[in-house]
Amino acid sequence: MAVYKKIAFIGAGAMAEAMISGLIANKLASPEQIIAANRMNTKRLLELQRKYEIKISASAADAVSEAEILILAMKPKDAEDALHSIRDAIHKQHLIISVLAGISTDHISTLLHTDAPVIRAMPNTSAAIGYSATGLAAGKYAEEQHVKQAEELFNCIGTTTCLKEESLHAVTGLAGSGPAYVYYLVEAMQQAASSLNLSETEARDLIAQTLLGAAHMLKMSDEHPLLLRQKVTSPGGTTEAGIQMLDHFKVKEAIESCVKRAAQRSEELGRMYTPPSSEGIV
Ligand SMILES: NC(=O)C1=CN([C@@H]2O[C@H](COP(=O)(O)OP(=O)(O)OC[C@H]3O[C@@H](n4cnc5c(N)ncnc54)[C@H](O)[C@@H]3O)[C@@H](O)[C@H]2O)C=CC1
Ligand SMILES: O=C(O)[C@@H]1CCC=N1
Repeated sequence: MAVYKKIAFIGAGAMAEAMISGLIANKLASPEQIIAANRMNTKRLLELQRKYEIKISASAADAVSEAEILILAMKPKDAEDALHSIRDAIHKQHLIISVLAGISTDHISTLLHTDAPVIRAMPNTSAAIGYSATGLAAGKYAEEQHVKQAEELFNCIGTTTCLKEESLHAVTGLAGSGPAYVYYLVEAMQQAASSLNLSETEARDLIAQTLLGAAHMLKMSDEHPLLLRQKVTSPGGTTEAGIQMLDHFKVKEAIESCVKRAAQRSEELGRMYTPPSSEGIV
């Protein structure tokens, strides 16, 4: 991406920070090319300014006027107010990238009264360390060059998969929320380790390295996860005994329901914050 592009974050919360820190660390943007605005939380903006040396603005519309690329990063429930507040500052040359769960590109175009290109993205918080798994979909006004720009941006903070927009609900349930499921698993493993008299530090290192090893194995090997699992599982051994407990508590079914419910929630959020009159709701 051309180095002169300025990026405005409208909404300066957890996801915006993960992206800001990833973009700076991976040198896609320098701190002075990034400007952040939120609703009225000056303390939060000052904290981001101190930590990353980015620019901040008390006015979201002013931030938009300064930038070529906009990242919409407020909660879905705040989208309507936020987009109304920046509507007059938007022009056709802006590339608008939304990371909002559930909200369609058509709805964003409608709220902004614009035919500027809109890209919908679903990253995750691993963006902060360059490991996001991001799903990307182009809105109806976005052209190939806009998708390329967005891909370039998200490739700097992880991997990018381009999909049809309706698939973004599934991406949200799987990868957007995904890190939380893994941390949930880690919490449970840590509790077990503690009752088995391992210290928190010992357990954390062992768990992190175990997850890292399994994740690398999945990336590097073509083998099905079932086969990889079987290689760990000696007949009559420890793993088999452990997995029997997972089956007993129906953990596989629980995880499947978890991902499906999160994807369904993304669809619900889209419906909740999109008036029935909006065209082409995805
Ligand atoms: N946290 C995550 O892991 C991920 C979040 N997302 C999406 O990112 C968006 C933000 O999520 P978080 O960062 O977790 O939320 P958050 O609550 O941490 O941050 C939201 C930010 O939006 C600001 N905001 C609210 N109303 C505004 C307005 N009218 N104008 C300007 N700024 C306004 C708030 O002041 C706050 O800084 C959501 O739409 C979520 O679906 C997407 C992928 C992953
Ligand atoms: O929980 C949420 O709604 C957001 C979207 C994906 C991750 N966090």
